[in-house]
Amino acid sequence: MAPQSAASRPVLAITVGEPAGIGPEIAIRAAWALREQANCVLVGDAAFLALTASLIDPTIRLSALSIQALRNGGLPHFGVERLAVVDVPLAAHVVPGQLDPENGLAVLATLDLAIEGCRGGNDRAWFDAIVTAPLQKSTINDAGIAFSGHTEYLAEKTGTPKVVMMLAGAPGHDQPYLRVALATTHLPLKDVPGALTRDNLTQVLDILHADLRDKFGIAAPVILVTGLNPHAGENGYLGREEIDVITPVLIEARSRGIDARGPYPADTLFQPKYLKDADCVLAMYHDQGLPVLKHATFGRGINVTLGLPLIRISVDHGTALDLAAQGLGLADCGSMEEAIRAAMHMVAARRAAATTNN
Ligand SMILES: NC(=O)C1=CN([C@@H]2O[C@H](COP(=O)(O)OP(=O)(O)OC[C@H]3O[C@@H](n4cnc5c(N)ncnc54)[C@H](O)[C@@H]3O)[C@@H](O)[C@H]2O)C=CC1
Ligand SMILES: NCC(=O)COP(=O)(O)O
Repeated sequence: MAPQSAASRPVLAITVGEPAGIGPEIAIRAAWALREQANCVLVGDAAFLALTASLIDPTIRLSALSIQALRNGGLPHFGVERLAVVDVPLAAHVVPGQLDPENGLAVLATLDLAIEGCRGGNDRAWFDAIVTAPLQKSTINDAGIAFSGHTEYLAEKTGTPKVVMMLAGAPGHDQPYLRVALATTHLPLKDVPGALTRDNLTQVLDILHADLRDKFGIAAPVILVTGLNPHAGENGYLGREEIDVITPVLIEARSRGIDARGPYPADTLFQPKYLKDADCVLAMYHDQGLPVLKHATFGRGINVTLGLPLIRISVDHGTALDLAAQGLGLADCGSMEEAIRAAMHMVAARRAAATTNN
């Protein structure tokens, strides 16, 4: 993508995630690499990020401002010589690879600031979109805050009753671009069947259809839906969710013009002959859909939260504490770069739609 003028570059809040993981490193490296295309504003502890940046590449320059300065005066003018950092101080010293619940609240505070910045302060939004580096869900819980993931947290904080998690990526080898959305997100497996109600599944399909059309520009999205049980229930002999819930929801959705097909057995659906004519697969739960996506695209994939009033994109991987413990320079920042590019495209599409509607 060609460099953009300062005025047209989207402004992206990049939350740096778990400080003991690879998030801060991949956020700095990706934001620096793409600084001529997007104004990336890192949201995290400024002193820690400055130290990390100096160890990655001494030519990287950061420019910090406090939350108060941001609230009072907005973002300063951007050049490409420096990355801006909104300083959200950590509570404890960071040891790479070692989780410390004392820093859990500061990690959440970065998300809060990014959400505030997308909704607008000083009569305008500071950020066009949020890109999140991975955080450690257990550490937030260990800090005393019940937390399932960014997806659920962003829904709650924006007052959105229902959101959908979708991961996407390019498998390579001339395979079609793959999108996998989930009917349920971070749930213990034993709770999945109970969460698959007709209402729930209908809402998921509606959000998926609408966002594929409006945010991804797919005029008539084709959605392939998996069953829940082996062999999609084997006509009721291996479970009844396909008969009692999924099939009736798909019939009703099709009557409203949503091209949702299935339910298909999840173990055979992910073949090129099915995927080539599809825009998205809707899987019933996290570990039914994501292993396939990650096997095909790990390191280049993105995670998009659909249904939110703001744009949020993330990487396809976690905190990689094992790598962080070994030092800088080992983490692949390809997924973070893809997430930034995807956010830029979505911001551009939203701007184009706003211009058309005005
Ligand atoms: N969006 C988010 O904030 C996400 C957060 N997580 C969090 O991450 C924690 C750790 O998750 P894991 O299951 O261990 O998965 P993980 O993705 O952190 O690590 C799995 C393996 O992939 C490698 N890996 C991950 N990212 C890499 C990269 N950019 N470059 C090179 N190698 C990479 C790691 O070294 C490890 O061997 C979870 O407990 C969860 O809380 C997980 C997924 C998404
Ligand atoms: N495996 C994907 C994942 O856990 C994403 O979680 P989050 O984006 O909701 O934090």
